[in-house]
Amino acid sequence: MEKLKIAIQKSGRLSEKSLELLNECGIKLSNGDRKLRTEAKNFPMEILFLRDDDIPQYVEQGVADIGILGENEVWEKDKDVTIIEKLGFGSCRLSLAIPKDEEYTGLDYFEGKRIATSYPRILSKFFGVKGINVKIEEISGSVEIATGIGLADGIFDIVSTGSTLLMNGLKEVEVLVKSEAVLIANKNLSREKTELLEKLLFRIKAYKNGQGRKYILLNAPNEALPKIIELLPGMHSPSILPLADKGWSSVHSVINDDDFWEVIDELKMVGAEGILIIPIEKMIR
Ligand SMILES: Nc1ncnc2c1ncn2[C@@H]1O[C@H](COP(=O)(O)OP(=O)(O)OP(=O)(O)O)[C@@H](O)[C@H]1O
Ligand SMILES: O=P(O)(O)OC[C@H]1O[C@H](OP(=O)(O)OP(=O)(O)O)[C@H](O)[C@@H]1O
Ligand SMILES: [Mg+2]
Repeated sequence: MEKLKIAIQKSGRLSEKSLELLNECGIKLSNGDRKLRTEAKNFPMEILFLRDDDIPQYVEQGVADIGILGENEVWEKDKDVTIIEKLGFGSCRLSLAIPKDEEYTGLDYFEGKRIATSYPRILSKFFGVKGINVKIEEISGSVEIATGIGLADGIFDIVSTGSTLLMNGLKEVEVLVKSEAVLIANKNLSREKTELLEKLLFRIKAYKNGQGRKYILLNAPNEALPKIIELLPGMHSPSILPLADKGWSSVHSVINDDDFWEVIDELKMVGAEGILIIPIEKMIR
């Protein structure tokens, strides 16, 4: 039987989350801590641990069938691969930053300036479209010190909390793109491998659907039910079960984390009580 070969980052920002995702999909890896290649015990899958920069090329060539990496690297490497699914972790943005005491006058500020980055292709495309001439200094890491050591006038790099910029006396002046971890795939997978990918994708989606949602249970007087059904539409509609205490019901539904506190207040106002919120592990729509 064919095995689906997946490339994930060996060590770095996405390594742990990539392994966690496989684990949440019920895929158990064979032990072998320092190995660069391992197999799954209960799924026809081989796992390759690589530098994230190399993953697009390996997936394009078919050395790996699929891979997990930041969208930013996919854009930068510009290889012929398909982005299959956003994975909901590794969120960051690619931004232009300049020394904090400089006055920023808009994109024209960068005309004739030197910009240090590990993403030269994305950056040159951007300024090419804008018709602004910049000199790109390509460096592979520690980009934020480039202005301090006189290598560049500005930088273009990954920003998440902004603390690295702050620590290096820089300010973010333009956000060019937002990125998160994605699953990519080779464009010519065999039928057998495509079926394995679909199986994996089904599990990934079930896990992602559960993320950011909670199961909610509560008791309410029957006259409050129409309002509660409106507040908690759930996946299809909430389940309503009669309580032994006449005139009362138990309501079960699903709620988004983001709506949670506002809805709770309204539920209490209409008389809900004994509200329980329970994490959801997986959710199949
Ligand atoms: N601070 C951050 N917050 C969130 N996501 C980030 C952050 N920094 C990087 N990422 C995402 O994680 C990916 C990997 O980042 P990391 O810093 O581990 O890369 P790297 O140093 O190039 O690793 P490698 O050794 O594999 O080449 C980035 O391409 C980006 O998509
Ligand atoms: O806005 P922040 O939350 O400070 O995150 C941004 C920093 O995170 C990443 O580096 P990382 O810490 O992964 O180290 P690296 O440069 O060795 O990849 C990125 O290259 C930025 O430097
Ligand atoms: Mg890298």
